[in-house]
Amino acid sequence: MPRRSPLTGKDGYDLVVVSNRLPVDFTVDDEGHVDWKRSPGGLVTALEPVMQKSDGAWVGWSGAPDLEVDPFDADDMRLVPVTLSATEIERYYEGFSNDTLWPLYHDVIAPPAFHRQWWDAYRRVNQRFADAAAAQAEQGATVWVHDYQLQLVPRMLREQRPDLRIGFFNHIPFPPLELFQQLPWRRQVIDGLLGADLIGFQRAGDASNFIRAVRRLTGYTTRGPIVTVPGAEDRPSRNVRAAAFPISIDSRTFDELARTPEVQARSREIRADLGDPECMMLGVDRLDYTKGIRHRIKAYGEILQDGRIDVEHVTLVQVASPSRENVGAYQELREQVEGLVGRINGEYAEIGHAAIHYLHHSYPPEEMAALYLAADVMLVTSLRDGMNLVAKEYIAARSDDRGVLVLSEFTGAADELAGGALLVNPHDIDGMKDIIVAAANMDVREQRKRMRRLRRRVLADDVSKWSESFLGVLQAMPSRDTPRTHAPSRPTDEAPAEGEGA
Ligand SMILES: O=P(O)(O)OC[C@H]1O[C@H](O[C@H]2O[C@H](CO)[C@@H](O)[C@H](O)[C@H]2O)[C@H](O)[C@@H](O)[C@@H]1O
Ligand SMILES: O=c1ccn([C@@H]2O[C@H](COP(=O)(O)OP(=O)(O)O)[C@@H](O)[C@H]2O)c(=O)[nH]1
Repeated sequence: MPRRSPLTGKDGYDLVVVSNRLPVDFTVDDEGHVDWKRSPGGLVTALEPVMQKSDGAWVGWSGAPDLEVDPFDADDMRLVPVTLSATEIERYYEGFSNDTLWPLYHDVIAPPAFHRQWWDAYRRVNQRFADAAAAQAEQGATVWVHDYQLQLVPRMLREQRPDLRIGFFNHIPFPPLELFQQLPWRRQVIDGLLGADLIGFQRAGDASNFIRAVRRLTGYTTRGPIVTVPGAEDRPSRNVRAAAFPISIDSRTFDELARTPEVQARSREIRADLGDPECMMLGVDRLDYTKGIRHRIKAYGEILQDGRIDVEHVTLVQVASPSRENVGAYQELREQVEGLVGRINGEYAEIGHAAIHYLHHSYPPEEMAALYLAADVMLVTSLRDGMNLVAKEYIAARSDDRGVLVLSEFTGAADELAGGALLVNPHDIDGMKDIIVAAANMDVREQRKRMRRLRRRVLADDVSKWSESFLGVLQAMPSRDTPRTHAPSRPTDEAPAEGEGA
């Protein structure tokens, strides 16, 4: 049972967020004592103000196997841990989420694996998240479900709690029908998502892919971004909206962090430790095959080979933070990337001048900000990426209006940042080489012009605007199952300002 809310005195919460991970990290000491500390993710920053205003609960996995923790309060939020066994982590998280859906939704860059046992675990775990959310939500509450790990939750929730207003946001791309239809459980996934009232995507193209999949796989009527889902038995039909709500970062906070004397000093120290190169290039990614790290390093190695840059003047720092290390495709990628870095350094490095500084570590935001500030050129070369927050953080850190962003066309961020970034197709190695060299040689006036344009965009569209815009549209949608508790502020079919219809 949820505890009585101190804010509203009700037995449940007005806003319930459901995501694979809770916004805290747990530690267990030798005596089995469990402690936690807040993990500074983008989602918690985005949702904290609305959670506090509306008295919210957050349902998610603790991140460790078999860890049973009772719900607890943190930063005026109720945190509700969902327990996963070691086998469920293997099948639901590493298996179905990260080895089936992740590659399928990222243009099958790696081959997706389809296993019925993984699907069974995915369904079971989704049901557990749905049950936990249903138990926390007040009558008529809003529930906001996040990401590909939990696509069945909206329908499972609606079956138990037709009174709820349900939103879903997909942080990764939604694939074209021709790829999505490989999934043996494609119809169940579509039906799961259609349990929501509002389904948000990063790009208009993702929303269109979803609408097309709905039309072809269900035969339901669609009108622009609206899907009409027929009611079961004596229930009326429902309208579901699919639209783009591009996520952002807490731009002001990042800008302020990068202006602090500590971060500024650390950035100078990084450059000095690198031997004060004329040009420092930077890549920061989870070590993931979607990020185009191999393509980037191959292009960089060829530029060195062609003699268009040399290690005495230019260096590349590549942060590749550890990710999903139990999944085979990630283990293979690590070997490939580290082999490539070793070969390039072996060939081109000189004493005191590495070609590539490769760092297989995870860094806190302060160090990230210092790295961004130190870098003359930021390389984001994803083969496919839902958004890519690193690109936005680089811009937010550059209050000096300096630096060049090289950005893949295949990121969600490219839709918004094309005006100031140098766009690349990472599959076109020759094209990418030319653009990297152009970035390294860009004059300061051109850098300023482009960075100012980028900063205007990133500072205006921050993450609280994103969450307010999504929740604003969701809460304005009429609920057909129970009488409304709030007057709608916008008619259902009117397009939201930020959300582009499919
Ligand atoms: O939880 P993990 O398996 O360690 O993975 C980390 C997160 O990666 C994904 O991020 C996506 O969301 C970002 C913000 O919307 C977006 O910028 C990026 O392009 C996406 O890849 C994933 O969606 C999260 O669920 C994971 O927690
Ligand atoms: O060592 C690291 C590497 C990355 N990040 C953060 O991880 C996020 C990566 O988000 P992005 O959207 O770029 O990609 P994702 O990893 O979510 O696919 C950004 O906020 C980075 O600042 C971090 O804090 N430390």
